[in-house]
Amino acid sequence: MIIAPSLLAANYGRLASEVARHKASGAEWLHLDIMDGHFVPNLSFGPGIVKTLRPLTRTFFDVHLMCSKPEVLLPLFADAGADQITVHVELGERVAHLLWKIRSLGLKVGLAVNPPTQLATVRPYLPQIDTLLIMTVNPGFGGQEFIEECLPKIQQAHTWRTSGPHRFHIEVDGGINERTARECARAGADVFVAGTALFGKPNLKAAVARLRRAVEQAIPPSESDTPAGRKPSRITSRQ
Ligand SMILES: O=C(CO)[C@H](O)[C@H](O)COP(=O)(O)O
Ligand SMILES: [Fe+2]
Repeated sequence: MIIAPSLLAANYGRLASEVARHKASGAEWLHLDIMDGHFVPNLSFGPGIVKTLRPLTRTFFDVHLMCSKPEVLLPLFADAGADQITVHVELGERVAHLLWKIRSLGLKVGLAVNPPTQLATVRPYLPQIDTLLIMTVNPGFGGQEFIEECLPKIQQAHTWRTSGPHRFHIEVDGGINERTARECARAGADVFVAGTALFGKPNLKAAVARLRRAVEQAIPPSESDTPAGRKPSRITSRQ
């Protein structure tokens, strides 16, 4: 199981100390939401901020690109210190090349799917990815309500993973709290992104521990680390 606090809910006025809070929290990944004001109706931050934060921690930087033109951004985020970059399947025919490009930059590869998009659209790309990010809110903003209708997608992805040859993390993002994380864990998710429920809390370490306990209670210990008894590369810090 991997817990990935989203910096989107951190205090932007003191990012260095927010990273220190993350470091002390026991969370495995730091989720970095990049919004371009076009793919989603909001702006967040860019590679300059990521590069500034990179020397402060060895944690795994999970960069979620909600951007219309990742082509121009991939080398910048690779240079800034991303460990994994996730692009959206909604970008259509450019996806295969983008995934190849991320891999060729030496990074882990993620593919995200929005709530209204059919899960079948990601299936051709499963051989190319390390992480399938199933959005459980419409992207663009933190603090939204979890969309329950996304749960069958997690179950379907879990079935693909257990019955097929491709090994990938199933990451959930949006409206994740102790209750919804439990539901996602039962459906087969193994990476849990949360902004409001983690950085949004004064005690991040305690919030991470609560979320972890909720997930552990939802699934048997043998499966809590590696879905369905398999061993994906457990990537939790810089290699
Ligand atoms: O990708 C995202 C939004 O597009 C964020 O990662 C996500 O919304 C996390 O925030 P919260 O836990 O508050 O929903
Ligand atoms: Fe995200």
